[in-house]
Amino acid sequence: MRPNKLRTLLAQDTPIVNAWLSIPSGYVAEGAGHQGFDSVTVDLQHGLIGFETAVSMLQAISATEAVPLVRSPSKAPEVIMHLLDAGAYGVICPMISTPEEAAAFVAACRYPPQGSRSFGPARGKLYGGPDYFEAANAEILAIPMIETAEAVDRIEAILAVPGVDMIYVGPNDLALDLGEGPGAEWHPRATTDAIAHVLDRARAAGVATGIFCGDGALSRQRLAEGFDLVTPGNDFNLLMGAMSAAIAETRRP
Ligand SMILES: O=C([O-])C(=O)C[C@H](O)[C@@H](O)C(=O)[O-]
Repeated sequence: MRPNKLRTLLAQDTPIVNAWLSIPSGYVAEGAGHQGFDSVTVDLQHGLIGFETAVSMLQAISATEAVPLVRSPSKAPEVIMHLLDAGAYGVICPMISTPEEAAAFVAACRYPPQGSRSFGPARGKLYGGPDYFEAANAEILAIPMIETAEAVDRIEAILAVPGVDMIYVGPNDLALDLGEGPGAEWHPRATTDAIAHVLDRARAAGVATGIFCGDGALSRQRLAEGFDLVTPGNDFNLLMGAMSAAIAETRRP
C-alpha cells in the first residue's frame, strides 16, 4: 500500500503543514495540493462540501504530493467508513469528548480484528494500492478533535485509547465551550491554558498533536510550542485575505 507520508514525517519529528478546504471545488483542492502542504484536509463539517464533491476533491488531491485527509461531518461510523472508502488517508473527527467516543471513532477507522470498519474500499484501493485491505489499519490516521471542556478534563484517558494516532485541537469550539469567543486562543487565559495542558499531556503520552490556527504566524508559534501539525487558516479566509490585499494595494494613494 502507498505509505502514509504523514506517518513518516511524524516518525522523523518533521513539522507538518496542513491545508484546510471549505470551498467545494476539485480545482481548489488540486491547486492547494500543489502549494507544498504536506496534507490537505477536505472539511465536511463546516466546509460547504457534500460527499460527492468531497470524492472529486480527494481525487484532485491524489494527483499531488499532499496526503488526502478529511474532517468528517460527524462521529457517525458509517460516514467515517464511507470517507475512508473514498480515499481519505486520515480522518479528523469533531467533538470527541470521552475515551468511549474516541474508541468508537478508532474502531470505525480499522478493519477487524482491531476495529469494526466495513469492507468496501472503493477509491481507497485505487489510491492506496491492491494490498489496501492488509495494510490500511497501519497506514490510515485516526485523529480525534479535542474541542470541549470535557475532552480537556478527560484528555489522559482519551490519549490512552489504543489507535489514537494524533489529537487535533479545535481552538474555536474549545473557546466557546470554555465561555470565551472564537479566536480566544490568541489572548484569554482559559483557552490558552487548556491548549497548553492538552499539548503537555499528549507529549507526555507520546501522542502526536495537531491544531487549527488562524494564520501562518500563529502556525509558526504553535510549531515552536511543540505541535506536530498545524493548519494555517482555511482556503476561503486565505483567498479573501489575498483579494483584500490586492484591492488595498491597487487603491493605495
Ligand atoms: O473549533 C475549531 O477551531 C475548529 O473546529 C477549526 C475551525 O473552526 C475551522 O473549522 C474553521 O474555522 O474553518
